[in-house]
Amino acid sequence: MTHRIADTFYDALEKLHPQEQKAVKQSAFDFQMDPSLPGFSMHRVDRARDPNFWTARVNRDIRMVIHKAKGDTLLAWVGHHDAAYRWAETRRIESHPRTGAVQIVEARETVEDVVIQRIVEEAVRLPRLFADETNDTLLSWGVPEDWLDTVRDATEDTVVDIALRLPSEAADAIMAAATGERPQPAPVVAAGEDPWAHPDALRRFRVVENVEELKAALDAPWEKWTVFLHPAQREFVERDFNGPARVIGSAGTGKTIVALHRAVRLAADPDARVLLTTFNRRLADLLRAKLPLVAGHEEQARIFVEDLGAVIHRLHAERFGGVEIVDEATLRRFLEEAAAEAGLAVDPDFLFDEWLLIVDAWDVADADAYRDLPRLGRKTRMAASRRDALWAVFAQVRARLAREGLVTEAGCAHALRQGDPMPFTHVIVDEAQDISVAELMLLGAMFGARPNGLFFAGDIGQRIFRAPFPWSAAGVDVRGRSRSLKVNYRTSHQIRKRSDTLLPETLVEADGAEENRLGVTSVFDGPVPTIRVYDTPESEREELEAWVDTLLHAGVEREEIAILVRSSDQMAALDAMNIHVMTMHDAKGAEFRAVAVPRLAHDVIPDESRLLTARDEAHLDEIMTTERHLLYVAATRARDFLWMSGVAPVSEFLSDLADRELERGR
Ligand SMILES: Nc1ncnc2c1ncn2[C@@H]1O[C@H](COP(=O)(O)OP(=O)(O)OP(=O)(O)O)[C@@H](O)[C@H]1O
Repeated sequence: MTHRIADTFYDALEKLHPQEQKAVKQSAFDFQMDPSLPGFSMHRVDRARDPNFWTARVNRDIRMVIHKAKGDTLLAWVGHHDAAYRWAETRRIESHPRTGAVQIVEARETVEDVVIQRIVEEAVRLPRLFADETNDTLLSWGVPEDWLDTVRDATEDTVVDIALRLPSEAADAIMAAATGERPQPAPVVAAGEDPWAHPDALRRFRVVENVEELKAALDAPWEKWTVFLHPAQREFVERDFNGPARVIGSAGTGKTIVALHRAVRLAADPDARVLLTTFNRRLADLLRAKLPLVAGHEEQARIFVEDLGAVIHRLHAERFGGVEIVDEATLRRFLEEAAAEAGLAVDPDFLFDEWLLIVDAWDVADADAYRDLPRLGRKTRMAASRRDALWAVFAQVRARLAREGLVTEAGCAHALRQGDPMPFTHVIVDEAQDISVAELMLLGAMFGARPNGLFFAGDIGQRIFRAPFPWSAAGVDVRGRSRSLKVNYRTSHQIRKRSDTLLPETLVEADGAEENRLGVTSVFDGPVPTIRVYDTPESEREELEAWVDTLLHAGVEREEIAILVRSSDQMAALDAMNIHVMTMHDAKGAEFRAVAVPRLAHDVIPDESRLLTARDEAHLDEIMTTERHLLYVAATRARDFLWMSGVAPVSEFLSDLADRELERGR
């Protein structure tokens, strides 16, 4: 007998009160031990489309919906008595006629008339998105047979409602198709293969071997990601790569979740020592907190979670003894003094950036190398004689740092690169878009040649800290082993769609590779984001407070709301609202049910003080890009509710969004 649990059981469990959840979990454990216990008063659901649906009693009011077939059981849904019967009466569990994947299908003829009427009326009034798609195509996407005509009636306004009633692979496909992507046909179960083992069945059903496994699976029903992965996520978790590999994807597509599961999978090998890392301590803490939800004790003992800078410092100190990291002010002083000594007239900012982004980052060894170096990441051309003069300054500074026992962050990484192997077998880097050149060179040299040695998760649209550079020049080539995730689990359709407009449809990496961001879909629906422009800070504040009050009244907890600002000096003015206020930079990696991004004035984002530091067109572009990314990061921290506002004259980014809003309204 095989026991399974469905993701719909999770969704339903999460909606119950904590006391009810407790009772349900106990009943689920008892059921796993002995489904024949009389206390369950198992009843076959009489009017069900599917004769295999039964209900099991939890208490006077709550029923679990169980699917029993060929001796196997599935925990399918749970809820109050009438709702449980209604759910079971209107569902079927069956293998899809084309793909073979087991699906939970809402019987089309049981959907309320008003819903269907709206779909039909809209289809007469507005263009039908899939009018020309054949049954054959729709079936290849996993659309259930009785939904073919309804899908063909989908319009821009009803497609989300229809998608939400379909099995997830069909929903993903039609949402992607609605945004102009051509969905791939779903995989097909070959004759004799298990339809429950189909990749799309695995994203909604999971076998539970014993009560311990069930306990672990039900411990945090809102953490569905611990159990149910999208097939594309699963592929990245399970696949073996013979070189560095990377998962990319826009915000909320579950890249961190892939990183966590992959770390656990690699740690199943008793000889593994997996470094799960990211670029700052706060993000590493978030990863560490999530790990026990997916890793057993043994795997946890083989996974080391630490931010990359800290790992490098620690190993450097262990190998070379304690050294001091030079701070920026001292470094600038050294550079300027060396230039003055050499009688070289040079812009101090240029000198510093040349050191930071070229000489130190790429570990340029000598004058020849500096002269011949392609201008990686730098757009300024320079004559050879000028380079030689500059090199003399850099060489001086290197010598002075060594004399004074100082090192740079990059210098630590370069020193480690020349030495013994690092004490890990695999490295997984989350938020890899913000990795530094020196860090990547180190990891590439140490792990790049090992099978499964290096794995990256990141989104170039969220690069907010570091300048872009071609990874292949740093010795890490992910070409052919880099793919993107397209299903957003965090943000509603409405918030994702609006945030996406902040970035171009295609992003270009430093080495010219293009990432097309079309075709991303969300798994749920929500209110349209609020985007406002005000005349005075007072009116902005007043309405923001009213928005927060409405959320609190609607049952959103205070801790689930965050206000994000561009710079820390904007925080004090909002403190009195008694809502968590943080900078956009600090919000990286976090998520909240509701997010407000106020104070988006024209000089706030893009940050005017940063723009004033721009030396040339290329630098200006880079500042604009990272500022845009930052607002994208801020907007995509929201799950259900998003507010963005400013006092006129507002940020050009906000104007872009507001204009689209007005366009939509016409
Ligand atoms: N398979 C899944 N099932 C359910 N929820 C999921 C799944 N994968 C991810 N999630 C949820 O989606 C949200 C976003 O996931 P995650 O943080 O991994 O995304 P990300 O791509 O790393 O985002 P960002 O780029 O913004 O850092 C989280 O709340 C996570 O729990």
